[in-house]
Amino acid sequence: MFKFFKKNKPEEIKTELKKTPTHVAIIMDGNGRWAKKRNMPRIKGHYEGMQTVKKITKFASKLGIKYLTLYAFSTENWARPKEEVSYLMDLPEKMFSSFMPELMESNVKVEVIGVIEKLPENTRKAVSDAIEQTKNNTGLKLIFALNYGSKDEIISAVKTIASDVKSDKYSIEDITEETLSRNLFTANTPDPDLLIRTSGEQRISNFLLWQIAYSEFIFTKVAWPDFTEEEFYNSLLEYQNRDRRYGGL
Ligand SMILES: CCc1cc(N2CCCCCC2)n2ncc(-c3ccc(F)cc3)c2n1
Repeated sequence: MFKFFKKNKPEEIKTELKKTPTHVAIIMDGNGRWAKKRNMPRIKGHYEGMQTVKKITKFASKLGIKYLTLYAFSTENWARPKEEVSYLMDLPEKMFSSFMPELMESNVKVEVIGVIEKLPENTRKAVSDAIEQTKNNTGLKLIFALNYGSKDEIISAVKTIASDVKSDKYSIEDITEETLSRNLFTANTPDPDLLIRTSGEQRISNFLLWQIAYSEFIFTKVAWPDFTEEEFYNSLLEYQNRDRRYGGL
């Protein structure tokens, strides 16, 4: 596999990937432990993690994946040390200041899910500028989950639906799975075909709980900063060997 991977260019690799997933979601875990193992500060792990975001985004785009959702900051992450949160909040600006030309060249469209209003002004501006600059791009949709928590997302949708029923917009009998789906942050995105979590933990951690009902899960021991294109490619190969049932036989 390694030799094969080294020999081929991404467009050639595509031939072996008979079933590229439409939507891949990734819990990018292991950044702090990666740094600790190397006696580096945690923020170095986050910085290297951002380099991996760039690498995997470009590779996913080349492979024809349509949606890539990355869990960048959860509602629980606010509990981290103030300095670490402050560093994390500067990463969007850092990333776009160097990566925007490549995103435009790859025709990538940046989107975001989460409660963005609660983010610092500089973070919000960097993200909204990137959304604006890439809004006409028609390639890979790069979706960052920022200040995102799935339970909060579902509660917010339930409140909207309850209010709509109360105002007679529709009746309780009209409520279907589609009613809830269209009231989530992910309303215009198909559910993930594949969820990858790096660094060995096998938890979902309040990420896309409704949306991953029929997703394939891959838990890899590799820490996110070490997650190479080959690791990603091997995950996609593993995915195409799974026989998805959607609850059926
Ligand atoms: C706000 C927290 C955070 C953390 C973070 N890490 C740290 C933890 C996960 C590993 C990746 C590196 N990254 N990497 C890219 C972004 C990013 C987010 C939105 C955006 F529009 C552009 C880039 C990012 N954001």
